[in-house]
Amino acid sequence: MISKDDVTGVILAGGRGSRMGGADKGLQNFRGMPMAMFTLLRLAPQVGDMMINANRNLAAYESFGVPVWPDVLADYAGPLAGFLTGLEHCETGYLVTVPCDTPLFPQDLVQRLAEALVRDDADIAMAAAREADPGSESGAGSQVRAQPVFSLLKRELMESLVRFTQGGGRKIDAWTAEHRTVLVEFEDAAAFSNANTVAELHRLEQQR
Ligand SMILES: Nc1nc2c(ncn2[C@@H]2O[C@H](COP(=O)(O)OP(=O)(O)OP(=O)(O)O)[C@@H](O)[C@H]2O)c(=O)[nH]1
Ligand SMILES: [Mg+2]
Repeated sequence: MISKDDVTGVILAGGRGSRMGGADKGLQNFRGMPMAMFTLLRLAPQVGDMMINANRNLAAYESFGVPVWPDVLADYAGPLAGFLTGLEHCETGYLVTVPCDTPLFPQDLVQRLAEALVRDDADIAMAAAREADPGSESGAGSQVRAQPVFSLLKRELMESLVRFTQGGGRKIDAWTAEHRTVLVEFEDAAAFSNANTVAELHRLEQQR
């Protein structure tokens, strides 16, 4: 069993937000507070420690009350840079990654990932959900889609990720494929809806 006290959460808020006109997505208002703060409050009961990974407006993120770390890789290298930053500052046995733009993520995320990691003796547990095929009303043809930015990792993977990124690797699934990874399917695919545009953000605010 993995105790929640042995899990650190990193909120990935280091993106460019280009589909939102270059906005710092984590600071956009979601139900009355910055979206990264909403995410932080949802993650807090699931983990023992937390940090935020951001590359802009660091003082605003610092006001949330947890450590803020910019990417250790230059030039917006993508979410894997956030994984690396999280691992480098993680003081517990496990790190869980959560993006700042998916505020309604499952409240049993960490527990379910942790159970699967132990059960399958894996190094990485990655969330997934079944998405309906838009062309099919019956749901037939739906497929399970991984949600790689929601991953639970052993801290000891840091050296592997340093090597992978130093070699120019940037794709999460190309790196996780090098390790024993278990996919954990969540029933509610809508919980992984993310706000990439202003319209999606407004739609998500209405979602139950
Ligand atoms: N640390 C870090 N996180 C990133 C980077 N790029 C994306 N992310 C994070 O990865 C998650 C998914 O990002 P996307 O929604 O695909 O990308 P984005 O950069 O936020 O937005 P777009 O520019 O519109 O693609 C979000 O939590 C982002 O904050 C990066 O260069 N560094
Ligand atoms: Mg996104």
